Amino acid sequence: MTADDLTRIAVTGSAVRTAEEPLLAAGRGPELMRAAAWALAEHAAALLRERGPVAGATVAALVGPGNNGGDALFALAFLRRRGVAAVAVPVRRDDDGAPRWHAEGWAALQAAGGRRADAVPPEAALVVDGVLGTGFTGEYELPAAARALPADALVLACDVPSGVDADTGEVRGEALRADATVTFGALKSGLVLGEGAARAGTVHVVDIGLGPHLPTSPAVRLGVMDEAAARAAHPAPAAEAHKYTRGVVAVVAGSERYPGAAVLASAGALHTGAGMVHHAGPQTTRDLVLTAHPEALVSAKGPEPSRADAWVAGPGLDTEHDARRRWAGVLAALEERPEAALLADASALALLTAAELRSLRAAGTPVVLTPHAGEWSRLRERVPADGADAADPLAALRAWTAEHGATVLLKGPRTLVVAPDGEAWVVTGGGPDLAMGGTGDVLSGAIGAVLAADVARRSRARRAGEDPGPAPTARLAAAAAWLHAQAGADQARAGRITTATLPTALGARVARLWWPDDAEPEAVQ
Ligand SMILES: NC(=O)C1=CN([C@@H]2O[C@H](COP(=O)(O)OP(=O)(O)OC[C@H]3O[C@@H](n4cnc5c(N)ncnc54)[C@H](OP(=O)(O)O)[C@@H]3O)[C@@H](O)[C@H]2O)[C@@H](O)CC1
Ligand SMILES: Nc1ncnc2c1ncn2[C@@H]1O[C@H](COP(=O)(O)OP(=O)(O)O)[C@@H](O)[C@H]1O
Repeated sequence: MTADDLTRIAVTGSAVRTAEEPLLAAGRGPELMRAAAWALAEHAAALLRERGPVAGATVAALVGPGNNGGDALFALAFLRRRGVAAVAVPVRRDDDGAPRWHAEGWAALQAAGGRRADAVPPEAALVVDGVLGTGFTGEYELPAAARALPADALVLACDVPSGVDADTGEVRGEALRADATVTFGALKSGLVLGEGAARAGTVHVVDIGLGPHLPTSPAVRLGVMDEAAARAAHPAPAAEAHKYTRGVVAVVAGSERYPGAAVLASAGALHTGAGMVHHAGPQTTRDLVLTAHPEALVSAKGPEPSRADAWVAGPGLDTEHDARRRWAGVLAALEERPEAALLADASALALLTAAELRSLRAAGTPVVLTPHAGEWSRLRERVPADGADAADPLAALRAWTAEHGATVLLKGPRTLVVAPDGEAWVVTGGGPDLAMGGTGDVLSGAIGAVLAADVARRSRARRAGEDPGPAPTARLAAAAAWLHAQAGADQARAGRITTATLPTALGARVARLWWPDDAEPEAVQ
């Protein structure tokens, strides 16, 4: 992995431990620990400096029995040499009452003039959580000393907050909430997933030279979507683009009962830069879509199958007879042009069958499903897969997508996207500003537009005699979700908090992605 990758691709704590093995066997453990401790001390000093002088400040560390505690002890020793009052608080003791901790680390701290105490002193400005790192197993019992921290002390976690599973982000027991975490070797997936992400605070990744030893298999890596990755997945249209090269999105959404979904999904596609959006639905939704978006095409059946690059099916479709007919129409259109992509959301997730998934997979159609947590659990009941009931959401997603051949984007505060080959992405950055009815409909249209642009690119490549390879559906969907999350945050910052204005904020984000030097998001109403 490159230094850039280290912050953009998370791997499990277990994978980092495996990567360390050859280095430890070669006797490089102490060197790695020094590098980790030095970086931890640097970040501690930077945090102290935000509040005042480093020299003279008090830093305490909660020190556990393993190497995580060793890192903390060496970091304290470095800080002591910079004039910090360094205090080590052991949290495990042997039967004779002696602290159970890293002997060389303690020796280094003593040599530097640090001391040990039974509790964190009230004057401590910063507390390092160095109890447990990647060696954490079972349940974490918060040490008594961690329960009585000075109210305004900052908490800096060493590698991972103690009690957080570095693989999954699960918190087993009580864990401190860190202001920042300094993590070594690679970004750990437990710091970007689940509750672990909420406990970690700002995460700093420190390169200690593990890059060449880290695993490359998609099955243990987790991409963190960001602007650069989103731009690579959804690049600006070429100068010679025309509406069809930018991608045609067919939107089969909305019903008499839920008419607004057709408008929101169409808006999501239009504002994500689709060349053309064609809504298929009853008269009511056709009228609404046309009134809101005069540039859209509308009809009862949708575009000619040969014309559509992506089908967005399901938002507000209801599940009555008419919905089944419309869903069957989408599948029939895809049979005619299997290289077009399918985005299935909401009602379509309740209609989709295992047999349909098998046919789509056999035909090579790129498929993305976008359930929220409730829809995901219903989908797994109706269309089960071995291992898909795992408690670890990423493991469950990997098991299900591998068996059924569709990419799943699991919506939530941290959206996870997993492809059948195990490629996985996490989308962070959005906030509760998106927790409103209809934002998912906008997302489905946005993903449709990104998929359509990719399908159009791929078709052109094929016509030119090139092999464009398989569609990278997980990163395409994650890119759209990232744009959508950023748009939610952007519009909240600008004082707008309704779903109706989200598509406009999305458009401003896409413009910034495509033309970063020109776009002025503040100017967009
Ligand atoms: N290796 C390297 O090259 C580098 C590693 N680095 C650092 O090492 C860290 C990993 O260190 P590690 O392997 O010593 O494990 P660590 O997280 O300190 O904990 C293990 C100890 O905790 C205990 N324990 C476990 N669960 C428990 C529980 N629930 N409740 C209570 N106790 C529990 C368990 O004791 P046991 O219960 O087995 O007696 C065991 O002794 C890593 O996160 C990074 O900070 C860096 O220096 C860079 C180079
Ligand atoms: N607390 C939250 N933080 C960040 N994003 C959220 C949060 N709650 C919901 N979202 C996002 O809002 C959208 C909601 O989609 P969905 O549940 O399908 O709503 P609807 O069906 O009403 O459109 C998803 O993109 C989801 O990731």
